[in-house]
Amino acid sequence: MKVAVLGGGAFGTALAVSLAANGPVTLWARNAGAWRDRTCPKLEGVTLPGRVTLTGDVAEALTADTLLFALPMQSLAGLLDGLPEGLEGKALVACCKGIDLTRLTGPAAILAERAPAAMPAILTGPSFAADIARGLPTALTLACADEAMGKALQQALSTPALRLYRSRDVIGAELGGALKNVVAIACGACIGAGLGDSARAALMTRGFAEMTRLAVHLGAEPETLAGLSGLGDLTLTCTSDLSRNYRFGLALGRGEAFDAGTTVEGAATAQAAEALGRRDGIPLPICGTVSRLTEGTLTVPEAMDQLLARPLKEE
Ligand SMILES: NC(=O)c1ccc[n+]([C@@H]2O[C@H](COP(=O)([O-])OP(=O)(O)OC[C@H]3O[C@@H](n4cnc5c(N)ncnc54)[C@H](O)[C@@H]3O)[C@@H](O)[C@H]2O)c1
Ligand SMILES: O=P(O)(O)OC[C@H](O)CO
Repeated sequence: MKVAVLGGGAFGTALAVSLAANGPVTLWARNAGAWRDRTCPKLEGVTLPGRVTLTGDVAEALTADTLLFALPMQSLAGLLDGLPEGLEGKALVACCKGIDLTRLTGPAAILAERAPAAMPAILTGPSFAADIARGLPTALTLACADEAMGKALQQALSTPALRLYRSRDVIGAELGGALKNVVAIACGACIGAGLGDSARAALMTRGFAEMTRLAVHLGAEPETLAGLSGLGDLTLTCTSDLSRNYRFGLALGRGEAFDAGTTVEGAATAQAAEALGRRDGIPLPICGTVSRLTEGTLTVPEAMDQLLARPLKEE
């Protein structure tokens, strides 16, 4: 397989560095001209190995037969709209974690909309770009509805340090990765406001229940949510200062400003999840709370009061 990564931010760069262990990789960055010494501005301290070709010309990346899309969720549809015909015969792998605000779908449906004959796949799970780029051991989920395609991608994209588990549950894998970011913002806000580790554990657990409720309603297998793409990534993102979603929540909880140029997927995903819950009558109190927190219509103390005042129920 000839592999190209589209999206030259922290994650796309880390994937290209990691996959170079298997052979040549092309990395397309729209801002390739702004790179200095083959170092991504979003992933300092990591230099591209010789096997990675960095290009600002998307046509060069599109000569590959396997394309990994590693850019923010809300940018995916726009990027695809601007690409020329010819995606149909390729393996298309989405690496973004989120729900598109306009369509209220994850990345696989957007890839399918653009290339109906292609079989989209999802690469997701607990992984910080800095860890992957340093070659630290990481396990991820590769989800594809087509088993043969899933097996081929699992083989091609696993490396000695990056271990891929296969799944056919695309909806479950992408929703786990999307919704954990919302819960991570809630957990960051909780810790930032000094509400304690017990409250965080409650938010993680009830957040996981909420993730599973929505994902199963939309067709996911509950076991997928309990795997790397769901519980695994939830655990990492809700407990580490390396997570941007968690740090954004910390800033909210402390009443501090946060750099608007940092990618925080959970804010838009909270709004999208809340819209899905409203549309389908699924209660999602944590997503709704995070949606209002991030748009600034609710404070952290008000949010906790509202969550605690909900009617008592069975677990
Ligand atoms: N950073 C991580 O540790 C990590 C790990 C796993 C998954 N992810 C996921 O990967 C996705 C990308 O995150 P990231 O960390 O690379 O973000 P980032 O902020 O580091 O980089 C985003 C990149 O996307 C590019 N981009 C944005 N819109 C674009 C467009 N329309 N066309 C072309 N390029 C565009 C930007 O120029 C930038 O280089 C997110 O969905 C994130 O959840 C990130
Ligand atoms: O930095 P975050 O919060 O976008 O998290 C990065 C990855 O999704 C963790 O698996």
